[in-house]
Amino acid sequence: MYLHGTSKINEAGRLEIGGVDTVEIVKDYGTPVYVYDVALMKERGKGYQKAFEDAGLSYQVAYASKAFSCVAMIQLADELGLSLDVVSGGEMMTAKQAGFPMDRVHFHGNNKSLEEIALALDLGVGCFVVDNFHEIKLLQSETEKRKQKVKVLLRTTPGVEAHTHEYISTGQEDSKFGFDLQSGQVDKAINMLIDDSHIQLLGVHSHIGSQIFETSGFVMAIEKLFSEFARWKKEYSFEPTVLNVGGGFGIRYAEGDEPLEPAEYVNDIADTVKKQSEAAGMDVPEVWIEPGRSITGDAGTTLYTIGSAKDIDGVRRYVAVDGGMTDNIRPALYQSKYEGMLANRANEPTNDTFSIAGKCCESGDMLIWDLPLPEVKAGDILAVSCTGAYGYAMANNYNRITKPPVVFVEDGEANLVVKRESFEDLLRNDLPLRSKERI
Ligand SMILES: Cc1ncc(COP(=O)(O)O)c(C=O)c1O
Ligand SMILES: N[C@@H](CCCC[NH3+])C(=O)O
Repeated sequence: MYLHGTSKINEAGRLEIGGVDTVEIVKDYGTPVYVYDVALMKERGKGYQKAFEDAGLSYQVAYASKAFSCVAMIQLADELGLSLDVVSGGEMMTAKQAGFPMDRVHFHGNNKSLEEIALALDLGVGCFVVDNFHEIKLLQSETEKRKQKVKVLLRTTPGVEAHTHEYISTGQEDSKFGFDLQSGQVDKAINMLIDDSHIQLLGVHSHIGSQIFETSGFVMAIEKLFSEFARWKKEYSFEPTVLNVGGGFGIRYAEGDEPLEPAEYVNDIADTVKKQSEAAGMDVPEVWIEPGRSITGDAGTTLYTIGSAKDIDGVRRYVAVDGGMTDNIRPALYQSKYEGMLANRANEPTNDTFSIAGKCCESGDMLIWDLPLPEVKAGDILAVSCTGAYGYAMANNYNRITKPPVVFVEDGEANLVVKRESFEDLLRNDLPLRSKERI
């Protein structure tokens, strides 16, 4: 297993993260448990910010909280001076609970409800990233009713195909997200918003997809958007002062994944924006980005306890862990590859391969196929790396399995930031048969 961030094998031959022995974490918090390397998350956040500073651009780096949201994570984002991307009432309320400054919150979503729009207006979110005509109508009537002003970006689909899994590709024309650039939907949206006295149209947004290893897609999206700017200025007197190029910066999950450094993504984006602005004879707009995965993804490791095993001679050796698709649905959903190691016997030679099964009643509940490991036995601790993004965030209660706790580690200290879900939590909303209770 590749050792990310502060992960290392200590003198006791065990996996250590943030200066904390993972076997000790398991003693204190049980398994499964998500462990986050705080130093690595800080390094990533600061890496993006520094690259923008060096490029001399006005910017916002918004942490895409869909990747992993809990109060402590949002507080860390605040401490780092990041902005925040939220996509639901729940993510917004998590930001509120964390005390995150609402003027740095950007509200996304392709089907924001009236209640969510009202909540965002009540809380005073900094910017709505408006996705569709239905939302425009809701936002216009709600701001008119309240006589409240809001800042808006238009989410566009610039017609760029990101080279990634089709389920996480979003910038192509045939997408459920945003206003399509080619067919004139963006023009129509600008026309509807530009003279609305409650709406300040800051600029445009595009997010081409996720887990992207090259900058060409970002460059192309920026060029496509800029090619419309002169016309928008002439026809609508609309000159974008903010250009949000979304998130999607990749991480290394497994061998063969070759992500760029934050600065490499930012440099190409910044260069393109500068060049295009100069060519268009306009002021360089403020550039916003929305990294999620690349802030939390490889900072997260899940620790499991190994339980049952099944050897099929000449076919495969299966071992099962005490979690699976309920805490990490990505292998089942996207055929995502992960790496792992025995956290309690990290130095032992890996001379066999085992396939790691989850405990759900589902054949597709496999975490890793053919993982090199030493001879394993029940009670060993398996660490699976890179589970920090879209792991806890997509965790579910299939088979009524409870969600694991989350522990942040840094400088030799472990802090519980999300408690393990209890059976009581799980049953909280259940009512008996023929309950007369109404919502
Ligand atoms: C609009 C938007 N912004 C940001 C992100 C974050 O993406 P990632 O976690 O790949 O950086 C996503 C998810 O793909 C998204 O849909
Ligand atoms: N959930 C996806 C990423 C979706 C990004 C949100 N637009 C993943 O796990 O890779």
